[in-house]
Amino acid sequence: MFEEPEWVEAAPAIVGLGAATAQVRPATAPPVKGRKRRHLLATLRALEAASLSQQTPSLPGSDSEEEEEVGRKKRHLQRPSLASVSKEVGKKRKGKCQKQAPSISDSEGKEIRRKCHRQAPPLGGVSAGEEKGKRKCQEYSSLHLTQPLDSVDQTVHNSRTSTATIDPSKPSPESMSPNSSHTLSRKQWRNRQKNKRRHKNKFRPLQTPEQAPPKASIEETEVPPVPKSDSQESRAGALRARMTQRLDGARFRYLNEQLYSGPSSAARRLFQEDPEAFLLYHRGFQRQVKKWPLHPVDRIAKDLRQKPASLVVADFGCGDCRLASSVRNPVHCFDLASLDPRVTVCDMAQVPLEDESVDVAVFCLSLMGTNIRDFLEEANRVLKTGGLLKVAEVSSRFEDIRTFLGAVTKLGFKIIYKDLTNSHFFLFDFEKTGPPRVGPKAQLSGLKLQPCLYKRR
Ligand SMILES: C[S@@+](CC[C@H](N)C(=O)[O-])C[C@H]1O[C@@H](n2cnc3c(N)ncnc32)[C@H](O)[C@@H]1O
Repeated sequence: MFEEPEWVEAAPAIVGLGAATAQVRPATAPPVKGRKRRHLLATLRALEAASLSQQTPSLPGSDSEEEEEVGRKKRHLQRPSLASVSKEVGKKRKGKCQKQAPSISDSEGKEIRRKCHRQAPPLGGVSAGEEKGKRKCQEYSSLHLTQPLDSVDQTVHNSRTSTATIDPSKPSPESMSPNSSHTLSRKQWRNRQKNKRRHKNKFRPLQTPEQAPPKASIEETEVPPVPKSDSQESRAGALRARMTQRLDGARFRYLNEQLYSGPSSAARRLFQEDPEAFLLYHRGFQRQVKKWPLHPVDRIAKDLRQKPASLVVADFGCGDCRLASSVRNPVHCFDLASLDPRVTVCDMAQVPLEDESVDVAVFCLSLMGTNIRDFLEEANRVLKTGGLLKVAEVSSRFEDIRTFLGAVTKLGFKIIYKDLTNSHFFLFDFEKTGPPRVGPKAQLSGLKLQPCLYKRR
């Protein structure tokens, strides 16, 4: 009747169904197997009787081909005997299982479950086969009843299709064939497709990936505001730099005005209390002088380089010691604060040099403050007689050059050279003739120069 299916050994090891599949044995099996076969036949008889009496339709979407086929045989083919029917079913099953071995055990289990659910009335009491059938049913139920019907159906369906490579959503050629014994009715097929679609849609995301907006764009809406671009940052940096420069310029003009409008003692205190102000002032000064066609200190250095390098030079208000860096002469550098290690910090009204100890005294743009007379008298003191006094000053500071020159002459100097050609500064060379010719109380109005005030640009 039932032939030993080739898939029994190769079938997936579903533990609960192992016993059920073991019941199916070939006719040529040993006596023990024959007994089992008889039990199974008895079960089949009982089930057959039940199916004939009840004509229970298959559950939509869970129809079993074997059952339908058996039903068809019973209804339309006027089977000669149950045994032959069973044999035929077994043959067909074998044929199918040779093709679709991996999942037939599920199909079998389903059949068992279905039989159990039908609760077929026994033909003549509960036989051993029926008992076994019930047990199998219980075993199967305990293992599989929690499985969703759809998935069971899918399993059955898959068991009919040849391999997993076939798309389960598409009908297999076998199931599509109208002549096949496994052909579903049109309604069954529609139901199945509908169920599959339902199942698919249940777990499908609301939008397909194509419809869904790109992840990046979602994240874009969640991320904090876009950071400033390079151009924005550079613009902000440039603005910051410009504002800083303007602030520094304002402070430079303020300091510059202080230096011109008060005595040197005040300037000395200013830079002592705020050394940074000195740095700031000199940064501002350097910015201004760069705009000039010629830095006067370079002109003075050029002159000095044409003289003996042995001449001792005193640079009053040396700044960053540019002069000392430009000549080979020994240079005493004096200033209110130090930008260079060579600087002697002091008020140039009183420098720490011996009387008549230097050959050249230089004031390059440094006649600041209201006590210019003090500076010139100090230079006269340290200069050797016949020594050279060189003055470079902003041209706009002079209202009357003659009165200036007259006042300097009264302080023990003689003008030997003047250069009024430069647009920005005047250059004067004096020679020391001797000590000042006027007393400390004499008025030298020619020494009152205009402050050099820088305009705001
Ligand atoms: C405009 S800067 C010129 C710096 C340098 N001579 C040059 O031409 O590059 C004037 C300098 O004179 C300095 N100065 C002004 N009054 C001074 C004083 N009473 N004693 C010492 N240095 C003074 C200032 O501190 C400043 O460094």
